[in-house]
Parts: sequence; structure tokens; C-alpha cells
Amino acid sequence: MQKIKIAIVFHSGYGHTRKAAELIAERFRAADAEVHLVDSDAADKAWGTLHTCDTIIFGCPTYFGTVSAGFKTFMERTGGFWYRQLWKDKFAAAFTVSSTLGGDKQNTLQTIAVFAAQHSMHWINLGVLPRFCADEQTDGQNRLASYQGLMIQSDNTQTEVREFHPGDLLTLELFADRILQVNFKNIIKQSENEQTIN
Ligand SMILES: Cc1cc2nc3c(=O)[nH]c(=O)nc-3n(C[C@H](O)[C@H](O)[C@H](O)COP(=O)(O)O)c2cc1C
Repeated sequence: MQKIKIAIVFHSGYGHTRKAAELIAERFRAADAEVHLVDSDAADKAWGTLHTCDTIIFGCPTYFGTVSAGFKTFMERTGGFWYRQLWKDKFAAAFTVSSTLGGDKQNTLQTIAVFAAQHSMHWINLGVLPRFCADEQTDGQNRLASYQGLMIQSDNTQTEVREFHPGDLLTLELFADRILQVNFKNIIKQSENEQTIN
């Protein structure tokens, strides 16, 4: 089977989002996918790579309830080729990291989803239900109850990056696995279509 090519473009002011991006990349590599980690500040050196990937995952901290300025700069740099729709029909997904339980993370994911839509990409949502025990939500998988993408709560330090909550780590792995599954299914469908045509 052909290798899945995935890029993770992230911005990180203080390292937490970078850490999440690295953990997602590890999960992909364990499944033998080709992974490209791209710091959004260095995206100008990576356009060629991004254009050839099947999936681009966007990672961004939530700053003041929306995407960071660094990530917004990256978004605007894509305006140089947006009109050519070079990312049309690629898969897109997103994750955000912020230090409070809510912290308006939803708005960051929504902003990135609109960005992906303007590039005519296919959005992969989180697809991981929160778990309930005796009618109370557990702090396990999808404990932050997100549907549009992956949310992670960080500590609030700017000097070090501590371990993420175990529930968020589990959700991160399930998010990565879902992206792999969507890609695998797509490859299988493509080869079935080719067989039907031939
Ligand atoms: C300028 C600024 C604005 C922030 N705004 C929010 C916010 O709106 N909601 C929130 O929960 N955390 C907020 N935080 C906390 C960060 O989201 C959190 O520290 C995050 O882990 C930073 O990710 P990074 O280390 O990848 O930069 C803010 C931090 C900064 C520096």
C-alpha cells in the first residue's frame, strides 16, 4: 500500500503546541506514515512539501480566544497560491492548546476550519465521543468535549512544558488514529475505483 503523506503545520510561542505536534507525529510514524513537521514560522521553506501531502494538520495555541498572530501570518501567506486552489481536496484537521478548560478554544478551531474551507479541503473532525459514567462526564477521552477538532489543556507556564492531562493524551492518540483511518479508507476507495475503471 502507498505511504500516507501527512504534514503538521504548527505555531507555538512557548512550546506546548509544538509538543502536541510532536506527539501526533510520533503516532503517525509508528503507523509508517510519512510525516513532515513544519513550524509555521518556517513555512516559506516548506510549501513544496505541503503541496504534495495528502493531509495537512494545523496546530495552533489559543491566544485571546483565537489563533495566534504567528499562525495568522502563516494563513495569510497561503494567499499567494489560494487562487490556484493547490490544496483542493486534501484532508485537513486541527488541534489547539490553551491553558484553561474552555478558554474559547472553539473559536480557534472554527477559524482554522473556515481557512481550510477557503482552500476547498475536506475537514476531518475529532470523531471521539466524550465518555459518561453514571450520567457524569469522565475526565478520560475527549474530556474537553470537542467535536470540530482536538483540544488540549496545557499548564500556564511560559518557561517549561509539562505533561499533558492523560485524558488529553488519549484523545490526541485517538485523533491521530482517526486521521490515519480516513486516509487508509481513501486509499482503498481510490484503488477500488481504479479497478472498476480498468
Ligand atoms: C497572549 C496570550 C493569550 C492567551 N490567551 C488565552 C486564551 O484566550 N485562552 C486560554 O485558555 N489560554 C490563553 N493563553 C494561554 C495559552 O493558550 C497557553 O499557555 C498555551 O499552552 C500556549 O501554547 P504555546 O506554548 O504553544 O504557545 C494565552 C497565552 C498568551 C501568551
